[in-house]
Amino acid sequence: MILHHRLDGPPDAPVVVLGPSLGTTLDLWEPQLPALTRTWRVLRYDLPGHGGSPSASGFTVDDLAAGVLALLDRHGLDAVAYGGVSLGGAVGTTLALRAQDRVASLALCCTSARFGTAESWRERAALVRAEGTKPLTEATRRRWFTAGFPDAERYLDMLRDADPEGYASCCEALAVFDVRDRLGEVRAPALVIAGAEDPATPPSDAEVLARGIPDAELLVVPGAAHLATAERPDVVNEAVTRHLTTRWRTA
Ligand SMILES: O=C(O)CC1=CCC(=O)O1
Repeated sequence: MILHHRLDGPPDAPVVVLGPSLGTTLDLWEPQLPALTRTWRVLRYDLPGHGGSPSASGFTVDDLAAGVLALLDRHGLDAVAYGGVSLGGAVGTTLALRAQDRVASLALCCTSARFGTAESWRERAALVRAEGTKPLTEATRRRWFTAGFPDAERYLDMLRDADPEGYASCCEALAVFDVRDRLGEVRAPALVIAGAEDPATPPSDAEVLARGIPDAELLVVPGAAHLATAERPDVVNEAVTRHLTTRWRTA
């Protein structure tokens, strides 16, 4: 799996890998970049068919985690911190399960151990294959942001630009993703963040993650829906930088 990616920040600093959500690109993390690159080398990647990554079909979240592992190998990175939003968070949880020694710290934002129902994801995949991502715009706006968020179009443009086959295939990967009974195996310390008004991965999903991962802390961000990193960077940046700086598992 080829994942377009980008590195920013001081070359010798510890590395944090950042994964985006369905329908967004590595630019999702732009509001976090100035804070993180003060002390971190930041590796951001694009999902298949999103941003600069070529489209793909028939992959699982485990395949996406394997793609991120390949990036770590390519850049000679033994252990990293990982932050992910939604599908990007699912990739982080999977990576932590698959390669415990390579993930030293986790920030899981607006994500879940299982996302909705398989049927709803397959319906969305069929719609996007037939009509593209445009018909999703208004429902997505309501899932991603609280009413009146001024910067919504910037993020919705990422959805409009996503390749339909890549987007649909990500939906199918989400349809079969379920790590609820494996959360107890995650060894990395995790900060679990939820948007208080997120209808897609509500705080109850975050509670499942925070209860299941042995070393986890839960933060519910007020005034934010699904893309809490975009809507409340003031709260998220402080919490993520504190967690990544103080909670790095060394053994
Ligand atoms: O449906 C959405 O746009 C919300 C979402 C679920 C998984 C993901 O990555 O985004």
